[in-house]
Amino acid sequence: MPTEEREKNHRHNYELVSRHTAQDWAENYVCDLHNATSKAPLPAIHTAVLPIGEAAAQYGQSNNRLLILGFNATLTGQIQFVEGRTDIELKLNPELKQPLKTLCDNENTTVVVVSGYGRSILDENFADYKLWLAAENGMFLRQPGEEWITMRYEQEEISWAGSVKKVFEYFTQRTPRSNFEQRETSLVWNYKYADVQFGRNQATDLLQHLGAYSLSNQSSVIVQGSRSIEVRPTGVTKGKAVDEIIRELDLRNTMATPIDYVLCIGHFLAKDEDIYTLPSFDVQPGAKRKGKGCQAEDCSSVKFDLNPKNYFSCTVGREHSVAQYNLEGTNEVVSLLQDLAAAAAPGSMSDQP
Ligand SMILES: O=P(O)(O)OC[C@H]1O[C@H](O[C@H]2O[C@H](CO)[C@@H](O)[C@H](O)[C@H]2O)[C@H](O)[C@@H](O)[C@@H]1O
Repeated sequence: MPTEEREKNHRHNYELVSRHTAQDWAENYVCDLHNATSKAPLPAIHTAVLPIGEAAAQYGQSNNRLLILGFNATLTGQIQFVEGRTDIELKLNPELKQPLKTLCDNENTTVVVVSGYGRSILDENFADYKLWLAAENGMFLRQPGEEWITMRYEQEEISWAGSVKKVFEYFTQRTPRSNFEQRETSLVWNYKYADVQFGRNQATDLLQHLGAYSLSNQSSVIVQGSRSIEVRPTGVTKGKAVDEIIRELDLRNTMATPIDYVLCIGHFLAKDEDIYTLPSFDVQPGAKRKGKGCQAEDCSSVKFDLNPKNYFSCTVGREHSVAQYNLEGTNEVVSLLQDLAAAAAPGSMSDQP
């Protein structure tokens, strides 16, 4: 470890030691002991590498495509951690700007970006693109060129935010290079840039503290990421957000032909992987279908005609997933969207009669 970094860590630890009492340390120690046996393993689900050429070829041969994209670690570039900052500036990968523009401008393609991040970050990055946005995992939706609408958010739904914030602040102070983000309806403590083992131990401890605040009031849920802990209102997932968008598309009756191609890709948290298995995407080989899984009568017109070979669900940068496929990282996402854009561009094979 470089001397400068070692000194910085020592300074941080010294401040921490001086700030807390012997009582605090004793409680933490007991907490660590208590947690030593409480780690649950993730279910291992094997995913194959996404065949980018095939995904692009099928895209090129389809008439009405739906592209569902995550934002962080899918469409973003490299992030620099800045010590002391609680907000991490997420920026659309510059290499994706052109292909994304081509895809959004294609009249036979609907592009949706679904993110856990807030409206302002999405506005900053996607103001120039004709696409649907879902912020805070679907709490807020925006269709191309319109204002945001709020799906169900009421202030009292996040009455727990104050106590959660105190816990997150406390753990941010005692975990070097961790940070927390306060979104409109959720809070996230992130230890991606901290020492891995120390971060994990702190996370276990943090969960105990959250438990002490009795978040079991049913209006909030704790969501664990590989290097983060979020608290958000119950019932909010990316799958539900996409369902809502599909319903909106249908209500607006803007689709001349059924959706016959779906690509759903992102670095989604396990909690949000319901996005890959929506009833709308559940196709049986060779079966023509309309709105399968939708119980309400007015859903009978949901416009899908999706052959399984035209459905691509893909996780980015993860080992475990319920998606069919994986891509290693954002560089591979760039290649994928470039290939789709090439298939969408005027004069491409798909354009020929
Ligand atoms: O919602 P997105 O914009 O598509 O971003 C996906 C999630 O990104 C962040 O989580 C990721 O980083 C965490 C910390 O490094 C890690 O623990 C988690 O497993 C990753 O998925 C963000 O914290 C989430 O809110 C986003 O949903």
